[in-house]
Amino acid sequence: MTRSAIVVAGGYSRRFGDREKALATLEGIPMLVRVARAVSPAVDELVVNCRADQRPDFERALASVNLDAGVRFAIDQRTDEGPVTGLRRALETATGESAVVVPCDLPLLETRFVDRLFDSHRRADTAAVVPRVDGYLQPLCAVYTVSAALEACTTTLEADRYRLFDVLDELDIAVLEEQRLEEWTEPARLEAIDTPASLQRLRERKVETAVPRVTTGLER
Ligand SMILES: Nc1nc2c(ncn2[C@@H]2O[C@H](COP(=O)(O)OP(=O)(O)OP(=O)(O)O)[C@@H](O)[C@H]2O)c(=O)[nH]1
Repeated sequence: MTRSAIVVAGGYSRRFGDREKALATLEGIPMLVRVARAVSPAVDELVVNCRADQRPDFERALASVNLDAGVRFAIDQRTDEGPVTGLRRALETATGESAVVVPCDLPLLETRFVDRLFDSHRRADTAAVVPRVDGYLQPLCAVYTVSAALEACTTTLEADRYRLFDVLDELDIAVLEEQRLEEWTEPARLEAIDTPASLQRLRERKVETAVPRVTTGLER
């Protein structure tokens, strides 16, 4: 099965104030770059979904590192229509049969976890494998069958529903329960960093934040 990675990054990061959270850095590396580096060894292509105005900075950040997969952009036709619209755009662009879908703000995501999700999806015979963390399904850290997910996004949007949970309702999913998840990764690594305060807490925390290979020097 060919594999894509989709990074959904077209939001306005309003909780981050006037900063673009995808480019906020942890140990000198923008969160978007950290996510791209985590997913790219596990896939054949990387699809970055964002707005047209974000693309130049995102392209520059991603070009500053060697990624294991080529990068393609799926640009939102209309902005601020929510993550399901962005996801649908990215799924239209993706050429893989399966895709891991992640946000731009998971800076501690690990390649081996992404690999395990893909393996689990291959074995599961369902349209998606979705982890549960702290009791909540994580549609933005899951592996999907691209064709099924695209159809589910379209059905959801046509019904004027805009939440990623609504997309999951349309799909036959296998849930990666917390006990198994803890064997695969530290659940804290799947915590979205959506405020400056949560980024600051992460900087101060004793969790292993290193990612392999070079740093980019893109400190902001
Ligand atoms: N393409 C697209 N992506 C979105 C949109 N809204 C959110 N996202 C993405 O979905 C993911 C999860 O959304 P949030 O964490 O709420 O991000 P956000 O909307 O930028 O942040 P807040 O404004 O602080 O809620 C992030 O990676 C966002 O970039 C949107 O309208 N279009």
